[in-house]
Amino acid sequence: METKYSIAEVCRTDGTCYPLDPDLQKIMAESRDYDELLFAWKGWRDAAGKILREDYKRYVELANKAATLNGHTDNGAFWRSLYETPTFEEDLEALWKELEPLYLNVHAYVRRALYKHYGTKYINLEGPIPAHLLGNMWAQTWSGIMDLVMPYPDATQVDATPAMVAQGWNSTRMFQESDRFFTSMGLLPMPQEFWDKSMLEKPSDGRQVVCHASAWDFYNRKDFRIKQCTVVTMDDLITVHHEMGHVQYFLQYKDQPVSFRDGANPGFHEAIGDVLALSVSTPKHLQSIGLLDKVESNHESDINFLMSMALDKIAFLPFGYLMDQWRWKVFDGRIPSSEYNKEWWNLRLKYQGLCPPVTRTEDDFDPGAKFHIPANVPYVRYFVSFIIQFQFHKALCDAANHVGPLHTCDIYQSKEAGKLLGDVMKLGYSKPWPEAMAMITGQSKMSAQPLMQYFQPLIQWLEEENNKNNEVRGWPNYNWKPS
Ligand SMILES: C=C(C[SeH])C(=O)N1CCC[C@H]1C(=O)O
Ligand SMILES: [Zn+2]
Repeated sequence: METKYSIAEVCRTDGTCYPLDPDLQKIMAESRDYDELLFAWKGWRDAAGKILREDYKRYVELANKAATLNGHTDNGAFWRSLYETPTFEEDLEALWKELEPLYLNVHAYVRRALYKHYGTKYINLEGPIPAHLLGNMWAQTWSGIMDLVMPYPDATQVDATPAMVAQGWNSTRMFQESDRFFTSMGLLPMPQEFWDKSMLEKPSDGRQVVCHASAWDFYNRKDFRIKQCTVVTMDDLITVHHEMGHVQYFLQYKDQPVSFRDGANPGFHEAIGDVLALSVSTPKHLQSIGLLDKVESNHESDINFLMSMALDKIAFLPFGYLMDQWRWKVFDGRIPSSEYNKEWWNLRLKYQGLCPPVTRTEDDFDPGAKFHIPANVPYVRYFVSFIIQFQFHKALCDAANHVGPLHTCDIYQSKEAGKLLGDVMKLGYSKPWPEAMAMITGQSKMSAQPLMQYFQPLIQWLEEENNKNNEVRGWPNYNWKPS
């Protein structure tokens, strides 16, 4: 399934064919043409999702067979067992309910911005948003449409992509920049073997590869690699830090017994690189590495920055939560194969407030068009990561003696922050994750409070702005469809 997904292409009638990376991803991020976006969106689901339905059905049987032979009720129960938390599902639901009002305000504000661009034919101000208009193939992060959403176009810009391109950055430069940030905190440098053996760009020799970014531990204490089809954008600079966070974790726990060479829980592994990226993303840090020239510290610039962060971090939360809700129900039989697609879109409506731009049936298999489904990669780890990375950020900023709003903190060169993070990474999977959480934050639970603190200025601004526009929060007109 992973190979079929990774070699899929979408072709025009003139015979031109486009792979997901970089072509379709570029269209989804940059096009503002409703029908061109629909070509890429529907084309990808026809080419990569639809074809996987029967394979997936068989995979579910095999995965459940393995799980039950290992003493679990089904594969979803096995995946959840890695968190060793009896109240895991209740804890996740409580975190989502705490954050849902903020998501509804972001959703309403973005819907208004899309309404201004696409008009009443395609956007209903009390309905769900067509899923292909959010700047991303899966509408999982929305920073691709920041130009349509930016609250104060005359204030500080936040996108470093133009400067990266103008200054001739390439993939190696991006990874070197990330390595520099890690070592500035006293964390470990990438070994030479990493630079010699990683694949940092899509091969130009015609080899077909799995382009979805990944980090690899070869468990010999020497060989650690990243495989990424890097493009020169701010978005990919963030992904570079994400992947480098995985390798840093590998390096830190490499002397543990193999059984303990893993994250304290899967969410920890996904959070490390993102924590550093929260500092790298600040206008102050981007200016310090020459990627932003005009940086002002005023209310409008703060709101622009926080909006760009919310389009990734807040927009992601319902997607990060629903992906495995769908799979847990598939594994335990609550979703039969005859309802794979119907239940997928029910969850996409319930949590994200999205609707398909064209009619979907059980001939389609839209979950299969998202890498982690055919590639058998669990997903709730990212929802956990997007919560705990703000807990870690707050704790590391305190350790770095940061003064001022949390969203302006940059832990670059903080050896105190580096020691706090490095000591926890060295434990690997050898201690229960609440103990690791307590080592960093002083308390042992997941909490949405640091995320809310980080976004507080935007929370207030959005509430006032949406009230001013009499925005409906949510999508009561849930049966609406784009004409
Ligand atoms: C970058 C990776 C490899 Se671990 C990834 O799959 N991520 C990172 C954020 C969410 C998720 C995605 O792309 O869907
Ligand atoms: Zn990851």
